[in-house]
Amino acid sequence: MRILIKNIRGLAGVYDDAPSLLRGKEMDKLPMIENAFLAIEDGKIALFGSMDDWGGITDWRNLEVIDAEGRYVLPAWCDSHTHLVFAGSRELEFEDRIKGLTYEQIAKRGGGILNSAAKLASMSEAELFEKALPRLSEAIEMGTGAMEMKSGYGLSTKNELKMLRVIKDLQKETGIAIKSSFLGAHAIAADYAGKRRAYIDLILEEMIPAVAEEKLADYVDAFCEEGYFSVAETMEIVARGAEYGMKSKIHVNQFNALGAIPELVKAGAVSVDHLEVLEEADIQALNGANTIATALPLCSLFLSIPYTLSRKLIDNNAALAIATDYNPGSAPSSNMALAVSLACIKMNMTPAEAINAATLNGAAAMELADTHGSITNGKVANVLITEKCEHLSFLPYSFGKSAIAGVINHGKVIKAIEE
Ligand SMILES: N=CN[C@@H](CCC(=O)O)C(=O)O
Ligand SMILES: [Zn+2]
Repeated sequence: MRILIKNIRGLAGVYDDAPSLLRGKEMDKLPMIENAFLAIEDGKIALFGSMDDWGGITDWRNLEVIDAEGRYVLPAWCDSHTHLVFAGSRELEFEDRIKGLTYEQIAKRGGGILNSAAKLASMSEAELFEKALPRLSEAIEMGTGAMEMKSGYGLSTKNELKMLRVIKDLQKETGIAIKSSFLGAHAIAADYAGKRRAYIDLILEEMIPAVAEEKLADYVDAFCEEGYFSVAETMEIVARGAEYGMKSKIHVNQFNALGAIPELVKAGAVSVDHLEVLEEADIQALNGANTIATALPLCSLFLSIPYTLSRKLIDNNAALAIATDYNPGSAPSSNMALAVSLACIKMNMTPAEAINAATLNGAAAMELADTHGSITNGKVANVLITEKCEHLSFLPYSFGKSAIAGVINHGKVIKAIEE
């Protein structure tokens, strides 16, 4: 299957040789070719350039031509932090929060992560897969081309492995790039209440070896937070993951700054995620680091907690990504376009910074920047086509109603524009 997109008003995120990530001031540069074309072949980006330099395709057989006059084309979203596999929604907790309870208070009553774990325990692997697949299809239709997914609602060896196997099956079923993270340290399992050290030992001695044995996860994760896992416990998990060949992506600084970020940067974490509460030492540790700071604006919106100080991080030379955090408790949405809008509206990021954070840096936060996140020959043909608009900033400006009119995933038209 071959596709030619012609007459593109602006082709954004173009690189002959894409950087592996963008940091600080680089994030405000979104290379663009005006009046451009893009050719796709066998699911890959084959050629792009200005319509003025158009050499012409000589073989028009099996070629679908899309006229993108007046529209922008950009790389598809790379959503580097989700909990897409879960058993059920938690809208009653949403009501509780409206009535005044906090996320922490709901968790203390057995709601939150433990509520999701109880629901998931009684669900078969097949049922869990059936529930997750439409969520993933919806995300792809909204423009996500690669995604990270976590376990963390299992909290027992059996149920953590069940979640990770579902993630593997979602990858096989859809063919999209999915990276998986083992998040056994999401909460202390209910049957280990009062025995936290025993639960941590279970993670270290049984879960991580079992996950590695089946090659079910790319990364280890932990919820480093008061009432969940301490900095020391988190670093034990990071070290054990490393012994088994898994790098780390860690939930940190959501409600409290415990001081883990400098240690995680030193330990070579791929990303540190959430960061709603930041101290000067955290910002300094991320200055020039390869560890990506991942902001989750949909979670800030949904829980009414602070937004990550992205402006400050970028101005201090950090590499920043944006992801959805799609999960039933704190961000029940896979809408990356909305996350990008919020990055501009609430986090003072420029449209170029927000788009880079959601594409190339999102790919980097999954170690997928060689194949995803930019318009580069040979990369996977995951692209978005906007509605007709005068400036690309119309995309984040048009919040709530996505201005994405067309979606191409692995060279297949998932959503067609109306020409
Ligand atoms: N903060 C920890 N984990 C999830 C929420 C999990 C849940 O509430 O189910 C998050 O990233 O926001
Ligand atoms: Zn999360």
